[in-house]
Amino acid sequence: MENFQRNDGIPLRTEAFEAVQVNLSAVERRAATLPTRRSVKKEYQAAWLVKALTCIDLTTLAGDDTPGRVQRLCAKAMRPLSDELVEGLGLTDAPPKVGAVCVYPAMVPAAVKALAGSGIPVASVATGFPAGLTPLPQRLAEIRYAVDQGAHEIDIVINRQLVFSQDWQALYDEVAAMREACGAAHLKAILATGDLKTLRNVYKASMVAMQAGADFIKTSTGKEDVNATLPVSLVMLRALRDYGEETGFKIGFKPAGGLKTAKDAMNWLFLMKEELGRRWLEPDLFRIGASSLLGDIERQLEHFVTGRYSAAYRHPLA
Ligand SMILES: O=C[C@H](O)COP(=O)(O)O
Repeated sequence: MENFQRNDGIPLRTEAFEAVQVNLSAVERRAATLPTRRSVKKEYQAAWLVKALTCIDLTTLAGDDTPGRVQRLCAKAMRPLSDELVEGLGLTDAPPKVGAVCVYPAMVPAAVKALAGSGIPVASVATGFPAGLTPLPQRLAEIRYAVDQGAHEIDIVINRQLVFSQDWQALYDEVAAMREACGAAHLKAILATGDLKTLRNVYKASMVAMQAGADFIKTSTGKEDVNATLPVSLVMLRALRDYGEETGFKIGFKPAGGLKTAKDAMNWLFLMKEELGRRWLEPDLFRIGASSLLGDIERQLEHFVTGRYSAAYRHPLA
């Protein structure tokens, strides 16, 4: 198979990252500073939370999903905040909506229909999510099915055993084949970092996925024992930055799994801003995959409105 290339002029080169060393305690120390070192002024917090909301991949990935549940989720995606809240935050001119809706392939038609005309993309997991252990032809067929049904983004899972065996070429070939099957749809590569055992593996798998054409790298399926963490995210962002410095391409990042609180959302926003800058606070380069984060963001915003802080007031991210 002809390898997909992002026109970055680099075929798979593992030698560039083979020597990489990741100092676990240094990464953990750095990540631990994020939740505490930033004090965001109170009037700015609403703006940060609205920003987080616009970057959510609002997700339902449950065995008992139905088209009805997906329809309700899509309605929430289009109007995540009540009219009172939108007014109280001074956002009536441009009420916020979430970044995307993420569902299983069989739910894509319901999501596409419900979101028609909203401009909100439909993301579908595929490739035998969450384990990724069905044979490759079936995994590719699942991608094609979701794309045919109208999915704009495909969240693939990588084959973890190729990481354990350090078979980077095989991992590259699989992700490149998935990239090709996506056609015009964006590909988000889920590394399932909780399964990958070491941060070096996380760095290398990130690099291989980007070289094979991933538009986003994503931490977790939400189904591993350990999902998105700040240390793992930091390592992925360093890989993303290294790849960008070498090729000039901007790759997106999606932490996912277990992110439930407004504080979680703030921590990841700070991480993005500090590591990559303002540009990575937009939904084309940053998403938070979450099934139950929106509720806490709503609660916190209600608190701000009651306390008369508005998101429009001196918006620090404008
Ligand atoms: O991709 C998104 C994740 O599956 C969501 O995980 P969560 O249900 O823990 O928020």
